[in-house]
Amino acid sequence: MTMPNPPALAGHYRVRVTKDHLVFAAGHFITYNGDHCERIHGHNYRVAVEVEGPLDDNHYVFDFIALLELSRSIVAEWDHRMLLPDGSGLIAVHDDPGEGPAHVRVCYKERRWVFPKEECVILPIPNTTTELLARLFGQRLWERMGQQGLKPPSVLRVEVEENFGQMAAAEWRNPSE
Ligand SMILES: Nc1nc2c(c(=O)[nH]1)N=C([C@H](O)[C@H](O)COP(=O)(O)OP(=O)(O)OP(=O)(O)O)CN2
Repeated sequence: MTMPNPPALAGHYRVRVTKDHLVFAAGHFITYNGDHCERIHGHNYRVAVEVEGPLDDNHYVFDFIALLELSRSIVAEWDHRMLLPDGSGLIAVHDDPGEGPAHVRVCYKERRWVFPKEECVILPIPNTTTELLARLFGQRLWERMGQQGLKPPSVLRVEVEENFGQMAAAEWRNPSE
């Protein structure tokens, strides 16, 4: 009797990229448990990206090189930057009225920080948790795949490791499949 192919071999594959250059060193602080706010600190965040789907004409799920280049473009925007949330109800991020538009003033209750704007990225998320960084990274990756005319995968998964042994992942399934 001939056995049918096991489902994983029938047409669904997975590739994963995580390289030494998929790392961004960035400063941040988060709010938690309502009215707590961390002290400013930084991490060497490490990113891994996984894509699942059928094989294309090259017998790829997705070209490693294209996936690395797109991921690297996002890492480069966040590397050596202060990550600030735009959308927190607790942390306010504004142009600094004293220093002018080249600086941002960040306020949490009575605490104040002023940063050169060029050294910050103001992200459309309510808190710079690892989960939300992974989600935003994946959203940007998905958009950039579309901008480059690349076929959207069946599944995209982004993992962001904040520290050894501490990571968060966000995952999307292609709604048109
Ligand atoms: N699920 C999540 N939990 C926590 C997050 C998060 O993003 N998602 N973030 C934090 C803090 O940002 C904090 O940076 C993590 O704290 P800590 O582990 O202390 O980080 P360190 O880099 O200082 O690591 P050490 O082990 O203390 O050296 C908290 N929770």
